[in-house]
Parts: sequence; C-alpha cells; structure tokens
Amino acid sequence: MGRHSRPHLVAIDGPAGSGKSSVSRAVARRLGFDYLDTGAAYRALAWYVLSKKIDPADAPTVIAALGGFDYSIGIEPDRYYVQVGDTVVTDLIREPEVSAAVSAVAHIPEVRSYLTKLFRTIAAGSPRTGVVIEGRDITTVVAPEAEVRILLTASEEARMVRRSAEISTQSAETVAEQLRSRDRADSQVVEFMSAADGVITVDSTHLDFDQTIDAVIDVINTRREELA
Ligand SMILES: Nc1ncnc2c1ncn2[C@@H]1O[C@H](COP(=O)(O)OP(=O)(O)OP(=O)(O)O)[C@@H](O)[C@H]1O
Ligand SMILES: Nc1ccn([C@@H]2O[C@H](COP(=O)(O)O)[C@@H](O)[C@H]2O)c(=O)n1
Repeated sequence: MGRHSRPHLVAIDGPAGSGKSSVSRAVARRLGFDYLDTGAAYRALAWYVLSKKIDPADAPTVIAALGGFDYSIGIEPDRYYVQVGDTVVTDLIREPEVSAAVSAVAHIPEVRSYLTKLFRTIAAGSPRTGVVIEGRDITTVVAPEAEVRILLTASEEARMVRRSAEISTQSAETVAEQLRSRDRADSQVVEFMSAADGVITVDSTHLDFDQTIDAVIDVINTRREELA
C-alpha cells in the first residue's frame, strides 16, 4: 500500500467487555486497515508506574513519570504487541493489578492529553488506507472528525458473561464487580455509555462475534456511501 496524505479513521468507543478490541481488530483485518488499541497505552502506563512503585493516584508523580515512559505498540492487526522500554508487556498489562490501577492514571487530565496526542501521531503515521481506533473517548475527543464513529455496546449481563468466560483465575462475581467498578470510575472522566451526536450505536447483546463484525462493517459501508 503506497503512502497517502491521511488514513481514514473508524472510531469505536464502548464500555469494558463490549468487544471493542476483538471486534475492532477483526474489522481492521477485513478492511486491510491498521488497528489502534488505545486502552493498551493507559494500561502500559499503569504497569510502568506500578513497576516504579509509584501510587497511580499520585498525579504529580505520575505526570513526572511520563518523561521516561517509552511506549510502543504494533498496529498491524496480526502483529499486535505492546512494549515499554525493552519490556514486552502485551500480556502483563492484562493482569488484574493493572486493570485495578488503570482508571486512576486515566483520571489525570495531563495523562489524557499526553496520550491523546500520542494516539493522533500513531494513527497519522499509519501507511495503510485506514485505521480502526478504539477506546472510550475516540468518537468524542481523540478523533471526533473520524469518517465513521461507532459506540459498540452490549448489556451489562452479556459483557460479564463474555469476560468471565475468558478469565479462569477469578470467580464470575469478582470479574463482574471489577468490570462494573472500572466502568463506574471511567465514567467520571469520559462519556462512553451513550452515543454522542452523529455516533452510531451497535448493540451486540443478541449478536454473536461474527454478526457483530458484520454489523460494524455494515455501518462503515453505509457511512462511506453517504460520504461518497
Ligand atoms: N458479539 C459477541 N458475542 C460473543 N462474544 C463476544 C462478542 N463480542 C466480543 N466477544 C468476546 O467478549 C470478550 C470481550 O471482548 P473484548 O476484550 O474485545 O472487549 P473490550 O471492549 O475490548 O474490553 P475491555 O475494554 O475490558 O478491554 C472477548 O472474549 C470477545 O471474544
Ligand atoms: N480511550 C481510552 C481508552 C482506555 N482508557 C482507560 O484505559 C483502561 C483500559 O482500557 P481497555 O480498553 O483496555 O479496557 C480503561 O478502563 C480506561 O480507564 C481511557 O480512559 N480512554
């Protein structure tokens, strides 16, 4: 794929466990786009501050630590990795300690503006024709100008069932409570439970994984036709 002036953006937001990462990655693969997981950067920063024994809620110290936060992420759907310095943290950032700490760093406005700039730079540098970028504030803050903006949602019950099917080391109740409390904490700083103006909702509660991918692709195709 040759260089182009600016990749097309598909912005996808939604609550924890709604399928943003898995669906976005599959959609990107189908379209030949790159895929940018923005939650990975918040998680990697949480991992980094924990590794430095910094309290994730100590805003001035977390902000000071941003200078040493050497972050990289793979945006090709089939070459996904997350790295901080020399350490590959792809799996480490999914550990429960990191999930429990991530909302605290995400609450810090300086962290949000720092990472927002980073996401824009990474997306703009994609050599592909488009990037699917997913998170909590992509449709509203990171890329409100995206050609396609989607809120991917599912009932709380469906999200809990899907997430607890993935995690065998914790009880279903623990997984559900962690998901709920992360959504509660995140909702204090970003709006991702309801769609902003111009954002299309895809509710996957009664769709299986492949049907959800098809529903997202349908929204993208319809929007492209409208813009053509
Ligand atoms: N429509 C669907 N039907 C069944 N399972 C699904 C569906 N969509 C996603 N899943 C599964 O739900 C689980 C959670 O999805 P995923 O990790 O992509 O969510 P997420 O929104 O990125 O979560 P988080 O914000 O917590 O990282 C995964 O196991 C995924 O395969
Ligand atoms: N655009 C975003 C993306 C993520 N966050 C914060 O990161 C956490 C982890 O995100 P996952 O998508 O991997 O679950 C999330 O709970 C938020 O605290 C964010 O603030 N904005």
